[in-house]
Amino acid sequence: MLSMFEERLQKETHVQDEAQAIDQELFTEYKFSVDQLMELAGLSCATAIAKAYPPSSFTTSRPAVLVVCGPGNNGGDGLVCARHLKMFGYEPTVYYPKRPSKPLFEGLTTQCQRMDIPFLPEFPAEAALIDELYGLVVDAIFGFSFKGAVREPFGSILSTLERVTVPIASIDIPSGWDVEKGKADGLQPDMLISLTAPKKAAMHFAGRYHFLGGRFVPPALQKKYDLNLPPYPETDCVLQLSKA
Ligand SMILES: NC(=O)C1=CN([C@@H]2O[C@H](COP(=O)(O)OP(=O)(O)OC[C@H]3O[C@@H](n4cnc5c(N)ncnc54)[C@H](O)[C@@H]3O)[C@@H](O)[C@H]2O)[C@H](O)CC1
Ligand SMILES: [K+]
Repeated sequence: MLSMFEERLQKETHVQDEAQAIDQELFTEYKFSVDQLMELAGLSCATAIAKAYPPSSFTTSRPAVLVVCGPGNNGGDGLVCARHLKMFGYEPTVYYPKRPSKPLFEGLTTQCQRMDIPFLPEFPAEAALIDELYGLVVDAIFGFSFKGAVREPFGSILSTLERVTVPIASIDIPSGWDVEKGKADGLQPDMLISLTAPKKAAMHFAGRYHFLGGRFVPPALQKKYDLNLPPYPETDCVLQLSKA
């Protein structure tokens, strides 16, 4: 079921095209740091996941979640999300094959490790193994800076993920999708957590749960870009846009 906001998005696509510009303005004009926004983005993702997939809904014996992190800030959101999931009582495991040597990502990795979140040395080759071990996969591989054909090792990872049957929750955009056109034969996640505002490709999302997160855009910036975001409920950091 589409919310009024999603129906409007299908008609007005300018909102999504400006995601990158808004992001830049948050850093350059509003003087936010990446760390700050990433923490809020990752917390939004863990919160949305906890709302849609409470531990009691898992069919696995434990609420085990595989968090697959890519080489950019989307991957950083995934690390923050994994840490908050652990705080919420889940059992996350991270796969993080390409780690940038920057203090931000090294810090986020250490935080997870010090919270006893295991990091897999290799990606499970069989989709069936993922289905057996985990009740949910978090896709934090690529966000709005993804371009062109997928390079390895992410091509093989995505083709395995396309075959898993447990739900996949994608952060900001389903990985491997063209940011504007989507990818009809690509990953089809059960959940999408759009950060700041849904990207153009979100109109091709056919899963059960679409959440908006990243409640950090100051009113003046929302106004400048004519975002017209629906109001978040009370003090919540996420807003559910479509219901199953
Ligand atoms: N304002 C917000 O809402 C915030 C969003 N955040 C998250 O940041 C991502 C965008 O992050 P960015 O670092 O710009 O890029 P990505 O993570 O999407 O990926 C870049 C990364 O991927 C590599 N890459 C690109 N194309 C390919 C390809 N075809 N094959 C292989 N690898 C590729 C590229 O080289 C880079 O290494 C946004 O979506 C949000 O999730 C922030 O947390 C801040 C707040
Ligand atoms: K993603």
